[in-house]
Amino acid sequence: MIELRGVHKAFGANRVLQGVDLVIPRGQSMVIIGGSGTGKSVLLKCVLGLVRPDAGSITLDGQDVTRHDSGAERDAFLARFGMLFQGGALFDSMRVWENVAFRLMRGALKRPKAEAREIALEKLRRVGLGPQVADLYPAELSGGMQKRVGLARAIAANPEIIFFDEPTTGLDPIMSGVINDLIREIVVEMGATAMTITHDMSSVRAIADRVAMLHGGLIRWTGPVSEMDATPDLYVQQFIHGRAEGPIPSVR
Ligand SMILES: Nc1ncnc2c1ncn2[C@@H]1O[C@H](COP(=O)(O)OP(=O)(O)OP(=O)(O)O)[C@@H](O)[C@H]1O
Repeated sequence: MIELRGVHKAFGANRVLQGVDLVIPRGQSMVIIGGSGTGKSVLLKCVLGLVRPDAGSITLDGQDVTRHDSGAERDAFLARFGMLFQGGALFDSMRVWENVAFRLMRGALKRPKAEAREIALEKLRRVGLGPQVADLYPAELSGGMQKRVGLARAIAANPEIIFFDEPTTGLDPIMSGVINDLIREIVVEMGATAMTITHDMSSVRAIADRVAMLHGGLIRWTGPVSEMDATPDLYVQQFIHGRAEGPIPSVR
């Protein structure tokens, strides 16, 4: 379980998070929605321990994510996470299989090379890519295939918790649907806890068990995805219907 209590984070005068409370139960898929610049990425980085909150607490199974006394402890902590970055974030100079096996070839999760490659091939198969793709370079793949490779990399070390940062950015609606379905299937199959940030309402509907809307530095609304459409919250309604008119100011 991931638990955030009263999380505050400011950058100078810019008070981005102003007391975020949120619980992500183990094995659940939480999707965070909210307008551009509301602090979704900052929130994700706080959970990963990459940004230190000014106040409040973030715990993973009761353990404070910001407190690791040694590098080895930090390594062991990060080994529990998988992450699909916006745009795939693959290393251009590495072959596809090396990208997938990246974390299996160094640090706390290091395996012999042949075993790392075997796992990479298995994960590639899981995301619908055959062995002929393994020795190509990312630039030789389409955007949708690169996203699959990023997904294979995120699950390579069988993480307990997976983060998805804008998983469908740059994909056409059909490929977005394929990636959303694949993410949902894999999260369910692995029993992983998932945290996704997205603007894409089709991702929300495909991936989420629960949804939380971040606005004004706070969680405005959170609930099961099945209750999202019926909520009377005007901020949520404006966001899910993509209306220019409403309580969320839009620059025209
Ligand atoms: N390292 C930083 N230093 C200063 N300001 C930052 C830093 N990181 C984020 N910010 C600011 O925090 C605010 C929230 O940014 P964040 O990237 O979390 O928004 P977001 O909700 O993820 O937006 P988008 O949906 O457009 O990606 C922005 O005003 C941004 O300028």
